[in-house]
Amino acid sequence: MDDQTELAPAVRSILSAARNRATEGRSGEVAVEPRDLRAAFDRAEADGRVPLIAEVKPTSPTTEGTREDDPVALAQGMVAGGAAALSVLTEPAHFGGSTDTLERVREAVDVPVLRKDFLVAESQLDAVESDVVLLIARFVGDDLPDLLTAARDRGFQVLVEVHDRDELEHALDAGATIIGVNNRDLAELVVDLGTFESVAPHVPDDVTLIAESGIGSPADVRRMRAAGADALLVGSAIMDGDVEANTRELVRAEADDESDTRDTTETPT
Ligand SMILES: O=C(O)c1ccccc1NCC(=O)[C@H](O)[C@H](O)COP(=O)(O)O
Repeated sequence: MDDQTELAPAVRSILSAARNRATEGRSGEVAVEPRDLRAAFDRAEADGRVPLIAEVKPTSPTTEGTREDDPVALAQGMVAGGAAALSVLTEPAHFGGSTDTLERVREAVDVPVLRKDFLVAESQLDAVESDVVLLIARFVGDDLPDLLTAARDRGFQVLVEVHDRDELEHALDAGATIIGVNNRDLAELVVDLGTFESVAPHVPDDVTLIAESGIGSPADVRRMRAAGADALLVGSAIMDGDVEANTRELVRAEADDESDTRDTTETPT
């Protein structure tokens, strides 16, 4: 585990809570038949949508208040708005998530669902089924190869999250094939889209690359895609208001941009 002193207090608290949940797994190992994440991205691309993972995030350390709406309704709105996949928080103490919410959401939609949590122990993998699980390179450290294998043995697809080149190399050495670059610095909790732009050039083409955090507008979507993102993970900007409309605006960022160009050229000055 990395030096805890560099982490924001909220993140240290999240990690401590995660360790206390390390035995949350069921009595036995789960066996998952996952919905294919890459295929979901390909379907989105084929019909002109930017591949986007929309996140059901009731609250967070950087969010004011808690969204009390039914998470299943929120999830269905995101899918109606064109989300290729969903991310569901299962961390209860700081994000208002739960494994029950993930089960209900996964039952209600037909797109892949990522379990967004701070997993630090193999036993946590058995708490709930999902199509994808998240492993944060900085938090799992040298355990990454074994946790990656343990997750894949259960049938999960694995999104390995990194924040810099060292963590990227660690993830690639461990055999990660789906990598997310989190624009949020877990030490200061500040967001910088330049993070993705600095790491993306060093990711092999055969790796599925996802830009995470801080994406708030169609321009941000286009910026991350121009920097090499195969897909994006967006929470706050979608959760803040009408989730269907917010999702649709972001997944159409490249279609509208083209139509904008057509509009300009078709309308003589
Ligand atoms: O979102 C937070 O405030 C947060 C604080 C501390 C650790 C992690 C945090 N977020 C987890 C995530 O990675 C985001 O929920 C996800 O990438 C979506 O980010 P955003 O679109 O900026 O809400």
